[in-house]
Amino acid sequence: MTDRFRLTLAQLNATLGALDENAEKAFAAWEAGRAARVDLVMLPEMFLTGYQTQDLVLKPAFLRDAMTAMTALAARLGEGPVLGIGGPFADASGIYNAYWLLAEGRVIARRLKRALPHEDVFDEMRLFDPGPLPEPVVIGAARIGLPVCEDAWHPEVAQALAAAGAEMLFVPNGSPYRRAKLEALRLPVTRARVAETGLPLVYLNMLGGQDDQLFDGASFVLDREGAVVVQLPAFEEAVVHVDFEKRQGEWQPCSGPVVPQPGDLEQDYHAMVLGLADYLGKSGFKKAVLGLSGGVDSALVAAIAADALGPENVHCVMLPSRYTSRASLEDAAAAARALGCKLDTVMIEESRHAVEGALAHVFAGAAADVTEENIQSRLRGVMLMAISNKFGAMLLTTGNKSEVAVGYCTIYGDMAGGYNPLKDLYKTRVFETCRWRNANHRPWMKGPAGAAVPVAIIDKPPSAELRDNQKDQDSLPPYEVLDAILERLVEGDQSVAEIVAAGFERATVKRVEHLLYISEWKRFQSAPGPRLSTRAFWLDRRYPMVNRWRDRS
Ligand SMILES: Nc1ncnc2c1ncn2[C@@H]1O[C@H](COP(=O)(O)OP(=O)(O)OC[C@H]2O[C@@H]([n+]3cccc(C(=O)O)c3)[C@H](O)[C@@H]2O)[C@@H](O)[C@H]1O
Ligand SMILES: Nc1ncnc2c1ncn2[C@@H]1O[C@H](COP(=O)(O)OP(=O)(O)OP(=O)(O)O)[C@@H](O)[C@H]1O
Ligand SMILES: NC(=O)CC[C@H](N)C(=O)O
Repeated sequence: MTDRFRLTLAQLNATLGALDENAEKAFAAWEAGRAARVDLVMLPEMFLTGYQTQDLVLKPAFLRDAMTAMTALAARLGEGPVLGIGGPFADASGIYNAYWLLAEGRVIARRLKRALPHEDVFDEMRLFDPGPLPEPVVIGAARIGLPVCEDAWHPEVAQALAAAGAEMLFVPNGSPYRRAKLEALRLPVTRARVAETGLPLVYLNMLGGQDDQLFDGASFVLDREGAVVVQLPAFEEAVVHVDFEKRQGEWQPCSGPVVPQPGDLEQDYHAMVLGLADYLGKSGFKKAVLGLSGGVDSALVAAIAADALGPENVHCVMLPSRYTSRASLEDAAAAARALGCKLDTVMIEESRHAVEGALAHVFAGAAADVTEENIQSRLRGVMLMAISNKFGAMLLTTGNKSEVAVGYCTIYGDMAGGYNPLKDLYKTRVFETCRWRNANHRPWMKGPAGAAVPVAIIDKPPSAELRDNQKDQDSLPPYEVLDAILERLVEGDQSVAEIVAAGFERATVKRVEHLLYISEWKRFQSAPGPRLSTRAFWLDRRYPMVNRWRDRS
């Protein structure tokens, strides 16, 4: 019997619902594995359908199509390696998140996910039935255990597989990105399985953006001591062959490429770029349009869009009003120039007069207030959506997490747009991210190297410029204070008393808490954006819109 085993890790980007395209990618990976004479080619969890399918798996026609596509894929496989690929399976007993093993024209085995995640972005208990405790599968010279993603996050399945004679654990995953997840969660969790079972472990993750979620890849192989001997890149596709040798009766993975992982700022930036590229690309858009105000948020969104789509596909529009400063006009021009994006100017003064004139008899006697500010914002939304309609470019909206948290944005105004790259990035991180992008350039960025966000834009105080001399800080606490309080309230779930005890002014904490709760409805109507943090607005944090409770601590 041979003492070698060869595995192909196919860390590839699937598109949800594109069954034929995904099958084609899987087949190409299988061909690459066959050429490299491997024993098994692995694709991630639910690769055939894309992930997460949500309620689509409850639709019988979709399930039928997915299972038909799976057997069709099996039928294409001639002599060569086994192909492991995730996809749904349904029979009279239920609907399962399954891992399929295909070889020589047929389905040779299936393993059904047992541990169904039901926290943060996951609702799998609502969608799938739990599988039975699995048996290992014999492939080539090895007995392999195949825990499916969450199965490996708890001891039960891995221990049962080890007890049943598994010699290695190969884990297909659909593990969504959040900042520093590899070091903070994936490595400790999988090392615990290695320690409990004494088996080497392969962690293969999905790649790509799906709605708000990003699958970052970053797949790895752990030896029996829990050391990383192979590490694939984050946010990039990779097909890598890994060798295993049997020594003194035990399988050990051989060392392979260990790609250094990016720091937090780069991870988030790459997540925002891939998130935008995939949300637009997979929805059929090649171009984006955005309002470029000369402020830092829209300048960063323009840089992300240029890096994702290429500067030639990003249309920036300056929409000045009488409150727009000369500096803003210059800064917007400099930002577009730095990226090489087209910049148009569309005046909103005349339309503003027209709208205010039309409303004058209705508003007679009422003092000017935020209403007039919001009209400007909404007129920009009208103009930008017209440009979107005319040229088929998706409008990007630019509110950062601090603004989205406290509702510092105009509904149907600057909130108009199909995708918001900054939705989960606090304002203080917006500044840091601009500085990081200005100092770093990577091959995956389609925009130019150098100061993508002009320094003058990063250094000036933020202003919505909806009235004379307006500054964000007139309405909000300084962003350092606001973000620190928000992070404690949102990510930390801290009480008001705990935040006050940490040194923040009680009145400010109560105000931020109030703004956070009264803006829930605005977030419900807001564009999606990439999930970066441990508590993104949408599925990680599901709060009621009507809610009179306030923390009295
Ligand atoms: N619970 C609820 N459920 C459903 N709808 C609700 C609601 N509460 C209020 N509303 C509705 O929402 C309206 C108030 O919301 P909205 O119209 O957005 O207006 P509002 O939130 O009052 O004002 C927008 C704020 O965003 C600021 N801002 C900051 C940065 C940029 C921009 C910009 O526009 O560029 C704006 C602006 O200075 C102002 O302070 C109410 O008139 C009411 O119709
Ligand atoms: N004069 C303008 N021209 C074009 N777009 C604008 C203009 N003013 C606002 N916008 C759009 O509305 C968004 C909200 O902008 P605003 O300046 O009011 O707040 P902000 O959060 O400080 O954003 P920024 O930092 O981009 O200015 C901007 O990011 C931009 O997309
Ligand atoms: N797809 C899953 O089962 C997810 C498992 C795990 N909670 C993760 O985020 O990686």
